[in-house]
Amino acid sequence: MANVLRNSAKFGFSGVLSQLSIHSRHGRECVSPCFSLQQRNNSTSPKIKVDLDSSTGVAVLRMQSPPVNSLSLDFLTEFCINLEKLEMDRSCRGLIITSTLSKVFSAGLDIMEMYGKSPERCGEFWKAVQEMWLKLYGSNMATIAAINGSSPAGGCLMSIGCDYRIMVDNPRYSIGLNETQLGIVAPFWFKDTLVNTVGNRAAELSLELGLLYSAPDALKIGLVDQLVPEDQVLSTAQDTMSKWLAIPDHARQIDQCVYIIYNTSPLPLDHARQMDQCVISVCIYYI
Ligand SMILES: CCCC/C=C/CC(=O)SCCNC(=O)CCNC(=O)[C@H](O)C(C)(C)COP(=O)(O)OP(=O)(O)OC[C@H]1O[C@@H](n2cnc3c(N)ncnc32)[C@H](O)[C@@H]1OP(=O)(O)O
Repeated sequence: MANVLRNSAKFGFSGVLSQLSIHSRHGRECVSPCFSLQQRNNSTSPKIKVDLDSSTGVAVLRMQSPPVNSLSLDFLTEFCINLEKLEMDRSCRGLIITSTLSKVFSAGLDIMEMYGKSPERCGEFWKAVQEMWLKLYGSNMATIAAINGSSPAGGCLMSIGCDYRIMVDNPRYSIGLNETQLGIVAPFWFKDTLVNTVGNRAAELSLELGLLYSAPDALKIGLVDQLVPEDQVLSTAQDTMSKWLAIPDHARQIDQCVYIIYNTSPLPLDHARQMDQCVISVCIYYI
């Protein structure tokens, strides 16, 4: 534990994650995820737009992939590359994630990626899903989701991967991990992230019944932190971010790191990632 704390102070949580995942239990060096992500990005029109305000140190990442910002392999690759660039930019301390689409934040994993694809392609896709979560949940930046539309399944995972959630106060927008309703099961690290957000009992009910919560109900169980009118979601996120950035980065990062290390299963470890990947690849293959 002393080592973990020393490393967290030195590298932040994502530094600890990368230390853990670059060196497997057997001491073998793994290929840097950055390299494989850069190679994979084939898309022509950007699905992500990022604006970094260097005077405030806050970046706004807008998902702009119609019709529903579904998390395809191309989308996830672009998302991770942008996250990685911001993470390496020392002038960027805070990240707000939102959508340019009306009514939808993100529909979650792209269903077409899970249907009729080869095991290799499924494996590549799932690795990108893991990567998205590791990068977001382990980010050194303060992260806020400005949820301006529905956010089921993987969209919810992306939201709870952020430090704080502000949702538009519209009962027609829903959020939740609804996998069981689709006949599939949320992986253990989706569960951990939900437990860390809403607590054990609410997470258990939510996962087993695959509940999608309206914005007001999501606030009641603590799945989101705040509701605001549609036209105020971004300005509220900016105001909230300035409060987060008033805390010294190292103190916030170490606090987050200790909390997550004590409360999250070992996906950052290379062997756990591979195990999760095998299970999911087989599941997707047989869907
Ligand atoms: C193997 C284990 C894996 C475990 C983990 C799974 C995590 C996941 O994320 S699974 C994906 C779960 N996602 C959903 O259940 C969301 C389904 N979508 C919706 O609920 C709605 O589309 C919406 C609330 C997001 C938006 O509703 P809206 O009325 O505005 O739009 P629609 O008419 O429903 O959809 C428009 C268009 O988009 C296509 N689409 C919707 N969701 C997805 C998706 N996840 N992947 C790919 N495509 C999607 C939908 O089919 C429509 O397409 P067409 O216009 O061509 O019909």
